Amino acid sequence: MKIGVIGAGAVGVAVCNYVLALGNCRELVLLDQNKSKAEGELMDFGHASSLTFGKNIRLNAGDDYGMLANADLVVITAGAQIKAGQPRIELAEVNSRICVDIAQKIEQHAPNAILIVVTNPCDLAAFFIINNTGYQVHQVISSGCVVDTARLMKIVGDYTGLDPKNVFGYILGEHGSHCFMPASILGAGGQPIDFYCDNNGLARLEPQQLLEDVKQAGYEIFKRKLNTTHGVAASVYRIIQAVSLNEHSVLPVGVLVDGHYGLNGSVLSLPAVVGRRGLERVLEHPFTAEELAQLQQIHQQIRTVIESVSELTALAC
Ligand SMILES: NC(=O)c1ccc[n+]([C@@H]2O[C@H](COP(=O)([O-])OP(=O)(O)OC[C@H]3O[C@@H](n4cnc5c(N)ncnc54)[C@H](O)[C@@H]3O)[C@@H](O)[C@H]2O)c1
Repeated sequence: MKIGVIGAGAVGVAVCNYVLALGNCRELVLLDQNKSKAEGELMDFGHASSLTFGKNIRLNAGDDYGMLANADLVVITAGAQIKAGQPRIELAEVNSRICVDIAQKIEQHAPNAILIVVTNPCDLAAFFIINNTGYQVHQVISSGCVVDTARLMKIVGDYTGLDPKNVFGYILGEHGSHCFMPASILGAGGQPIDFYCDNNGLARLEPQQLLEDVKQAGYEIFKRKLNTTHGVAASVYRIIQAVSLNEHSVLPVGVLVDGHYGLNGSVLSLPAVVGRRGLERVLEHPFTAEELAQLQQIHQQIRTVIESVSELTALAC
């Protein structure tokens, strides 16, 4: 597999680290508008190949999109970080433009690639890429709520004293503040969460508080280190693994809604099957009426932002 990463910042480099340490691609290309930063990062990574566990993956770095020729998968992490006090719509405008521009350049050299969009707001950026490039719906995935779901699993794992991997649940909707947790499918150790708590001397978890804790988790990290990197990079690697090994994994990635749950015209994180084609299909879950109403409300909120960004940028929606 040939993998590209756009953006040699904190997240892009952390993704490269996962790919190089755990992945089995034959070539990795790191691009950034800051060419020398991208080059320096890959020169640094290159020395790991001298060590016994290091893999001899072909490394290329720079600012030339031609290096992505025939890439199978490209992760987009390039863009601006949110500044203190900056309105969300402003970041959405700036990064949607950047991501569409980048995707159009990638398309010239790797039209068959699967794109994983990480740059925030990742769901919005993925939506505009789908609507402003020749990429097909199945090729464009936002990393969406995979990281938020990982945070949920860790919090519930700590509470129940179980391996977070034995927690089942999803954070869905939009990555960030407009997400929701379908409490009806939350479980631990294969048991419904309330049943598990009742039988293990634990107070039941309050779904609204749990969702708040998940949302807060990202802010708590940001407050301390001014970015978030490891959790999101691991989440992106999880998606890369599902694509590269054609795993048919169900992941809460951001995908274009096209009639799913009665919604159209936004990118939302929904349980979706991910494999070599990228998005294979979206699963329809038997959500409660309240959960469906939450999903519809989030979709409406995103549509409002999409229309504002489209007006500001002239990007098609
Ligand atoms: N989706 C998620 O869960 C999640 C989590 C963390 C961060 N992020 C987002 O990922 C993005 C990157 O975060 P970071 O911490 O790596 O930021 P960073 O500032 O460390 O790195 C961004 C990099 O993008 C490069 N860049 C900017 N515009 C570019 C362009 N037009 N072409 C090529 N390169 C360009 C910059 O030179 C820089 O190296 C941000 O938008 C951030 O909000 C998303």
